[in-house]
Amino acid sequence: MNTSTSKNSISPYIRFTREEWSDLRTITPLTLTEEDLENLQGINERLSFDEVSDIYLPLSRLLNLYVQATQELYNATNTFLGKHAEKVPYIIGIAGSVAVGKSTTARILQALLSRWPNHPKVDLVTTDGFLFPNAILEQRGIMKRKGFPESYDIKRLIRFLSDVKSGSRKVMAPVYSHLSYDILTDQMQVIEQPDILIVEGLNVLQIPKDEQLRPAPRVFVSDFFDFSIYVDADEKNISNWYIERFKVLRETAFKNPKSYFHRYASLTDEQAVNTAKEIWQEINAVNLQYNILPTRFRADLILEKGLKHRVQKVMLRKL
Ligand SMILES: Nc1ncnc2c1ncn2[C@@H]1O[C@H](COP(=O)(O)OP(=O)(O)OP(=O)(O)O)[C@@H](O)[C@H]1O
Ligand SMILES: CC(C)(CO)[C@@H](O)C(=O)NCCC(=O)O
Repeated sequence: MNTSTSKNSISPYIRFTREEWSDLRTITPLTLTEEDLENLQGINERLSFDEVSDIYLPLSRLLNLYVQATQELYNATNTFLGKHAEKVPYIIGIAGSVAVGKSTTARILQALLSRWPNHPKVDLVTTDGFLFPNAILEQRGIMKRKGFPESYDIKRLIRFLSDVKSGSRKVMAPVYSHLSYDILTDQMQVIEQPDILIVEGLNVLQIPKDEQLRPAPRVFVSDFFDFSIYVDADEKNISNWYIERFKVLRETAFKNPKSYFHRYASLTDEQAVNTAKEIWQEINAVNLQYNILPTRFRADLILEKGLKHRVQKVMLRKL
């Protein structure tokens, strides 16, 4: 294959430039129409046709082949065992910093993957729902550590994934509201045997920190993934995206009197930028450096974004 592999043969990854990766779309059977793009722009209006067809369409084809191969392997086991087992969802994990675009990537893939006939039902959960409720975070004095490993109920997330992978017909996931900045006590997301489940969150490739100290056998979130993706970008770009998003939220969601951050709605442009910068520096940049970035090379695929969220490089783990 004419990719950059030869330059870096000891890397566990095959590296593709944007051009090398996008060339692969010519062997992708599905194409996109303007109408498909319009629908995808419901996810993000700044999403360009080129970005979807050059990057996400080939990625959906790769995943389609992987899902198909896993489904065949699963059928082979059942034939051998002479039984008809429950359908087990293929699970894809998506990791990366706050504001790097994990949920946008997840929603684009959800839309594209659901167009393939052998896996039409694609569900999406975010690990936000597995944050401890504010009452617990307050009690533990970690309200300013939202997104850090200690802010998540990892046992609950592992139980959820284990139930999904055991073929349970109905599995409930808790729901987080960015409006109230807390877990919703009166809502649950129901997962009913999708063909694919995408699990998106900054912590999905993390292993407990004390693992080196107590190497007892443990189960990690990523043990349940059939495939994982890390969305990567320079910190400078991510912090700009965070600040930009904060400015948009000030004009939209924060205006709602029910918003936990309603007080930010009245900030001037300059104050909003300064507030977003402070939150970024104190919380999200620290989390990125210490807890998220170190998980990057556990991913099966790394999407490296440049300015304006344009993917510049793709790295695919060699099998
Ligand atoms: N492919 C893209 N093209 C253009 N803009 C994008 C793209 N992906 C994300 N964005 C923008 O970047 C910002 C962050 O995206 P998103 O909310 O998807 O990030 P996230 O990683 O899920 O964040 P969080 O961890 O805070 O939930 C948003 O303002 C979004 O509109
Ligand atoms: C809920 C998380 C942790 C992850 O999505 C994040 O959006 C968050 O709220 N972080 C805390 C700091 C901040 O408000 O950006």
